[in-house]
Amino acid sequence: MRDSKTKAMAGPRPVVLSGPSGAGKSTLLKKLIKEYDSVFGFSVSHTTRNPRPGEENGKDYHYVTREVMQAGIDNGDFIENAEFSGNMYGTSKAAVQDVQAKNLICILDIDMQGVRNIKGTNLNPIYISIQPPSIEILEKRLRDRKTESEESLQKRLHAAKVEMEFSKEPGAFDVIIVNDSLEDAYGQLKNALLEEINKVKKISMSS
Ligand SMILES: Nc1nc2c(ncn2[C@@H]2O[C@H](COP(=O)(O)OP(=O)(O)O)[C@@H](O)[C@H]2O)c(=O)[nH]1
Ligand SMILES: Nc1ncnc2c1ncn2[C@@H]1O[C@H](COP(=O)(O)OP(=O)(O)O)[C@@H](O)[C@H]1O
Repeated sequence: MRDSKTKAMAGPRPVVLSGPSGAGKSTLLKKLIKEYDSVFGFSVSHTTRNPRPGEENGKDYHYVTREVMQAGIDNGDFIENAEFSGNMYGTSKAAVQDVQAKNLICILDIDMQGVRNIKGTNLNPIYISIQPPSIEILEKRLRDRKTESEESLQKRLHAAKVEMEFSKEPGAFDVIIVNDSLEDAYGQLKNALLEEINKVKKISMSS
């Protein structure tokens, strides 16, 4: 009784999107933020990888050197950080606070190490896994995206197999979405977040 009351009164929870590189996380979250720009905000991570054509510093990532990133980690500026495919990635405390200061639901796009580490914090997000229909389709999508060298692609495919296994661990995720048809996957994502979307709408109507 008490638990359900606390749950009903709780504010909107952050959202974690995770899953293999190429599964469609950025495509889905960009669609979501576009449709609900007064509800969701993106947690801009730091990374040591190079920007891809079309990516913007401060919007897609904060692009930094290893030295700068490590100094920030040592300074306690990060909630979590991980090494992925030869580069460092991390969520700074400021990235999440910037979104929450605007009263938006914070969406994090992080790998499985990030998921594990966030579970040890008090962020209490909804964990959503985005999965490809198959490893073959994932490879085709990653190749068609034309952002990776052959070496980087192979590293991502290797990591993808591990990420796909992790998603099967009981309790790893609250929701698993297979991104076959984009429209179906987006519908499932919206459905999973309906309760949180309604909470934000209620709060903004009452203020
Ligand atoms: N742990 C962690 N992982 C991150 C962070 N930002 C991005 N990632 C993950 O790093 C991986 C690589 O991201 P990226 O280089 O943008 O490649 P993409 O996933 O192929 O578009 C993905 O699994 C992301 O979810 C972060 O701040 N922390
Ligand atoms: N349902 C889908 N069907 C076909 N292609 C897709 C689908 N979802 C995403 N894509 C494409 O697959 C590639 C990988 O998607 P992306 O959003 O970059 O993945 P992630 O952020 O998980 O690495 C992109 O080129 C994207 O346009």
